[in-house]
Amino acid sequence: MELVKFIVVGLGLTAKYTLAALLTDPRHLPQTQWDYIVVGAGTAGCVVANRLSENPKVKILVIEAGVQNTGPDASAIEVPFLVAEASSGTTFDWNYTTTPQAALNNRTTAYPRGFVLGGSSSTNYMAFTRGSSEEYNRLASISGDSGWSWRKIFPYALKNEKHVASADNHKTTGEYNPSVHGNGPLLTSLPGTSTDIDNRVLETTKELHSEFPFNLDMNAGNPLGVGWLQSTIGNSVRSSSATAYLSPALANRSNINLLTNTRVTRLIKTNNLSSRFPTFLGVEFAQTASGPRFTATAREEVILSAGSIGTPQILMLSGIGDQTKLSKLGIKTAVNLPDVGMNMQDHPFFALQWSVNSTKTFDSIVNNATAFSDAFAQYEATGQGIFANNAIANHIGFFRLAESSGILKQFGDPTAGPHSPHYEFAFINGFYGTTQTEPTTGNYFSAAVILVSPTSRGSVTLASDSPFDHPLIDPALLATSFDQQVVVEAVEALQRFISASPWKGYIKAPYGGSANATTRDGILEYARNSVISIRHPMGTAAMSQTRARAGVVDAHLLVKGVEGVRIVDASVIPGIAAHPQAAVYIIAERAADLIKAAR
Ligand SMILES: Cc1cc2nc3c(=O)[nH]c(=O)nc-3n(C[C@H](O)[C@H](O)[C@H](O)COP(=O)(O)OP(=O)(O)OC[C@H]3O[C@@H](n4cnc5c(N)ncnc54)[C@H](O)[C@@H]3O)c2cc1C
Repeated sequence: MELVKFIVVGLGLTAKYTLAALLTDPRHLPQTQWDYIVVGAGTAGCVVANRLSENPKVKILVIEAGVQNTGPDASAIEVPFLVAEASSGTTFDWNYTTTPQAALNNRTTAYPRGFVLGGSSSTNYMAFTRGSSEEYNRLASISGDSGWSWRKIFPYALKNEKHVASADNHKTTGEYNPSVHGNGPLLTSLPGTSTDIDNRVLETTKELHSEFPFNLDMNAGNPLGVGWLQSTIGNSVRSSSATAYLSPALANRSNINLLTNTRVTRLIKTNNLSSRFPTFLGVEFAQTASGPRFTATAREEVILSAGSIGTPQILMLSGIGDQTKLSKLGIKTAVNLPDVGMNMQDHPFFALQWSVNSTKTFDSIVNNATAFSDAFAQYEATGQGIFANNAIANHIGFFRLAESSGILKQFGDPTAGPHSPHYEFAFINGFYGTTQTEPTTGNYFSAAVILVSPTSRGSVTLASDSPFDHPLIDPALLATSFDQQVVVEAVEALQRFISASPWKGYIKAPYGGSANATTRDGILEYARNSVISIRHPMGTAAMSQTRARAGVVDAHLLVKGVEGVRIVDASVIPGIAAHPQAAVYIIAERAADLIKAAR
């Protein structure tokens, strides 16, 4: 949307805290030995750092490669409507690119990850979806630990999140279920402004009830159906792991030291004669590729929370990974763990657009500098209006293929169960395109299609032995025939949705390439040309049963065959048919208790 171009004034909304110890230069660290070292102050890392620092006796060092979440540019990561602006091409992003994707006509695509306190929770699209209860029960079965089951994990969901009033303070009865929300630090809310399409979406759930039912609250364990989007927004600004967990800990506790702008380059083996496995309680870090290396050690544990790309990269640079691949790069293998970086699950995503008979879409604001500044001024003055709203959608929906579907007969069902979706829609009150050039005139309706139960699996591998080189990221988007067939089914379902009477007279015509998405071949070709990742990599250090040869961590998230290292981030999730941040928070909350119990 390129919205930041219009913004000339800083917002003054940036998070403020008095820091326990916030350092940007490793030479100023007061000590080299800590109880815990947390690598990555991202979504999970901030949760772990906060919870461990509840014990004033432990000393924690958090090392973050990226920048602070404050400063003159921070409006890009705070203002809800600018949600799509915070990632690719900014200083808050790692600015990764994928390898050429064979099923996408060999296109490469941007692959955003947060390079900032809060990690990707500071730059993501803020959709808050826990996924189905079946997903967690499957995780319990995969790991052999009932502690991950929905029943046991749900208290951690409540501990993580608190539902607060929407920016417009509207009455939210019938839009969510208060009984499944808790009193945690992360703030979530329903849309902060109504849009012209809200009623059309809701009326469609009535007219086509059996295929597209209304779901009061997707976060209650069954996400199927269309519901009001819950976003990580509170008090008209983004709520992230940095604002919810890190800032309060830094403001109130002196036992956390945070070092930013510094990259962990590898884990270091430390002597431990009593362990049968190599022990890695040392961490090496640096600020530039050729700059000095610094080290620190942990008495208790190193917690890797560098995310689905950073975590496997650090493991491989430390000699923990597939021996054959490591030796090709001249890296000595300390632990042969072939699944490091493998089994990556990501969710392909694209959108279709239609021109509409309305001027009340956000196109009228983003394509008009005066309207844009007026709306922004309203937001600055009151915290209200379109800028207080998540631009992504007011409604999303999760759906399954029909049980009689030939695709399920041919390939089997990869979902966690009958309440777990194959695909998702997001209904957008304006033009949204993944690869399409944005029109500068006209008004549009867009619908995003997201494949949430793909069978394709990608990988993260090292490009070189330098920690400052980006790894090779291959999300394998649409790589399997199953995935390709499901996106075709999904677009056909979407076309049924917009054929309902609430859209008659509103939708005028398909825009651009969407007009070709009418036959099965046309839909697939459109997808090949427009699919990108919705930025949900998972599974690159996946959880499995302790004795299983496959996988990277055991049920307590300890790296297999290694002593002293635990992984807490999205990389341990084998896959989930949801926007994953809620699961990352929930897993991190339980992980903190596992770490405390192990002390
Ligand atoms: C653009 C975008 C949109 C998204 N939209 C949504 C959404 O709407 N809803 C949703 O649920 N999910 C969404 N996601 C996904 C979700 O945000 C992530 O799954 C989740 O935040 C991952 O958490 P994490 O802790 O695993 O990693 P991160 O939050 O990415 O944290 C990893 C941290 O480690 C740091 N790091 C990495 N390597 C090193 C190193 N070597 N040394 C030191 N630090 C390091 C990183 O800089 C980062 O701060 C989106 C993600 C992106 C990027």
